[in-house]
Amino acid sequence: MTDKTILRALRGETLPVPPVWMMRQAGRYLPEYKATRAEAGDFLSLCYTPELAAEVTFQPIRRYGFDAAILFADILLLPQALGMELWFETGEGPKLTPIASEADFAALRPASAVHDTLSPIYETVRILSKGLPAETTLIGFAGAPWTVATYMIAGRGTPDQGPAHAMKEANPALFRAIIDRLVEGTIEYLSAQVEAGAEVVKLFDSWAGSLQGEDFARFSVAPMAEITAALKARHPGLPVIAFPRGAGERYAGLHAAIGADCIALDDGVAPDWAAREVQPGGCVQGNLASSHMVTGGDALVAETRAIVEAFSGGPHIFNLGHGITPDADPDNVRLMIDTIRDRLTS
Ligand SMILES: Cc1c2[nH]c(c1CCC(=O)O)Cc1[nH]c(c(CCC(=O)O)c1C)Cc1[nH]c(c(CCC(=O)O)c1C)Cc1[nH]c(c(C)c1CCC(=O)O)C2
Repeated sequence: MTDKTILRALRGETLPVPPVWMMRQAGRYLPEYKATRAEAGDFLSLCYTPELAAEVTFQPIRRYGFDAAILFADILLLPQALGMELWFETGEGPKLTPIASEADFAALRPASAVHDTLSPIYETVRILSKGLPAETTLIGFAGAPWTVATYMIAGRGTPDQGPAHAMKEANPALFRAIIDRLVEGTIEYLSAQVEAGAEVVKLFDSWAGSLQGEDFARFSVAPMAEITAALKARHPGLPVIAFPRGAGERYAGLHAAIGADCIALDDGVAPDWAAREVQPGGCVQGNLASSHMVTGGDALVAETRAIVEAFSGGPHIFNLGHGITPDADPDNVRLMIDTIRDRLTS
């Protein structure tokens, strides 16, 4: 049995000090990230160059001693591996050639072919698995099918996921086919990450909150449950974290509905509410607003303490409610960690 704190929390242990890591902990708020990204040339080259992707993954571990490292990659590499064009335009975010018709869908590769494109990512995982400190847990990840589908259908990020909602209503069979291909591809992709050394996997459903009524269960919960069950069948004991961002009161009961060991909370839910309604189901992760990493000060300390306190009666992994932003101050990250680990001198 391992003593890594993240794995203990994921097994349901209540720890005296919650382990901590941050979404986007390797990112543009760090000068060393910007230097390595410049060396790589562009974001996708960074993702596909194992030595450099591993280097940026190590950077926040060296600087802060986080309890977990998350593989450096992106949720949109999977649609690229399924055959879609993917590029990043500075200041505009990701772009893909959209899937609008059955013919576009028919041009996609089968799920079993994704490894051809994604093998450098598995190499990054192997480098990390060998090089991380013994106490640091390695987390692999993928996007959840709904969120990835919203980018495949729109060809870009959208504020309301309008194009995906429109296809879901107008052409449910095509929409379902896209979701199903993503379920299969994600099982392949995450399974290979685990074989390469990932100890935990996380599913990011960043746009789950825009699914209304039955659609939330059908297109956020059910695909994540299917992926989780398949991964656990292939890799018994594998811990899974699910992040249906924006689920609100629907966070209650999700451990059982998804079969996940941990539910990641965004900062739209109150910690006291989540401790009562979500944490009885298993480990929770979260949920400090990432704006505190920009503003810092007493409010950061007070809110960090309140979250640690609220979740202290059960298994908890401290994290932000969403990714850290490029305008964050690296000193505020240190202040957050010191507050959690209670190493504040003043
Ligand atoms: C929706 C989504 C994407 N990617 C991801 C999501 C889901 C989580 C979320 O909601 O944030 C997930 C993601 N993206 C990245 C990771 C690496 C692991 C981590 O540090 O958490 C993870 C887990 C690196 C990245 N992915 C991206 C960056 C910024 C790239 C850069 O260096 O310019 C990073 C560090 C690019 C990316 N990738 C994506 C967008 C919309 C963008 C542009 C955003 C921006 O420009 O800030 C798609």
